[in-house]
Amino acid sequence: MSKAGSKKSSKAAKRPTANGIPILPRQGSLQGASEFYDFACKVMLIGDSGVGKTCVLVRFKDGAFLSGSFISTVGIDFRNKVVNVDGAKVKLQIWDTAGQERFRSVTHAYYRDAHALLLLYDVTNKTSFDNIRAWLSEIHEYAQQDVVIMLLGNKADMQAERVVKREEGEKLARDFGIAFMETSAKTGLNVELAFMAVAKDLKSRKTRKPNDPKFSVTEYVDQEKQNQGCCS
Ligand SMILES: Nc1nc2c(ncn2[C@@H]2O[C@H](COP(=O)(O)OP(=O)(O)OP(=O)(O)O)[C@@H](O)[C@H]2O)c(=O)[nH]1
Ligand SMILES: [Mg+2]
Repeated sequence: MSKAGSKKSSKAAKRPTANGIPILPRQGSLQGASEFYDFACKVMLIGDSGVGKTCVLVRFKDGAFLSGSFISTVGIDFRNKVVNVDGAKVKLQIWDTAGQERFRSVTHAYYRDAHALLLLYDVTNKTSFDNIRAWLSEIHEYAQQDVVIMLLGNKADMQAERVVKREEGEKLARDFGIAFMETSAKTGLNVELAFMAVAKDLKSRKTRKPNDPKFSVTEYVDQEKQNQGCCS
């Protein structure tokens, strides 16, 4: 895991840019010979600016929370993390996109290769929730048909400022047939679960025999939330 981090920093200096926006190869480093894994998949974090995409990624990758002043992502970047799924090593290449409108044309180009999309809104920001339908339209336009989509209502720790009820997120996800959970990059609530569900789905796709039952991310997430005894 630390290997992936050091690799990233050495690459950063050479990155090409277009109008100041970092441009990364869409194939990334999934074929990196020095990293050992059984399966690899690309996960993209998308959603309005400020919903917490970078913080969710940092929480998952480093187990830390980026508090303090908000530094908006410019363009797109990725971090790698290898997770263990039932004895198999699954490499998640996680793409953190800029939520700001002006970077949309850059990020659209990356949807096509994504196995999974984590679509975030902020439970304290109604506009970010109202924009989810528009994000889903973009997904249908640019992503693969069988892409795994997970809706995440982030900043669930901010109960006093909450303006979007958990039930509203659940209903929207149900209407679109996608998995849902509330998360907090601050406390770590459900962050690991979101990425593990994606990794499990990928492993299942790669190893499933024709007569095996299909893995359902939605069912898996619902079951795991029940096991935790809480979800927000
Ligand atoms: N309380 C709380 N604050 C959060 C959480 N996640 C993110 N934040 C804060 O929200 C702000 C925005 O977080 P970012 O992760 O940078 O947002 P982003 O979605 O990456 O924004 P862009 O890069 O502009 O698209 C920061 O000030 C974070 O500290 C969370 O789960 N709880
Ligand atoms: Mg960001």
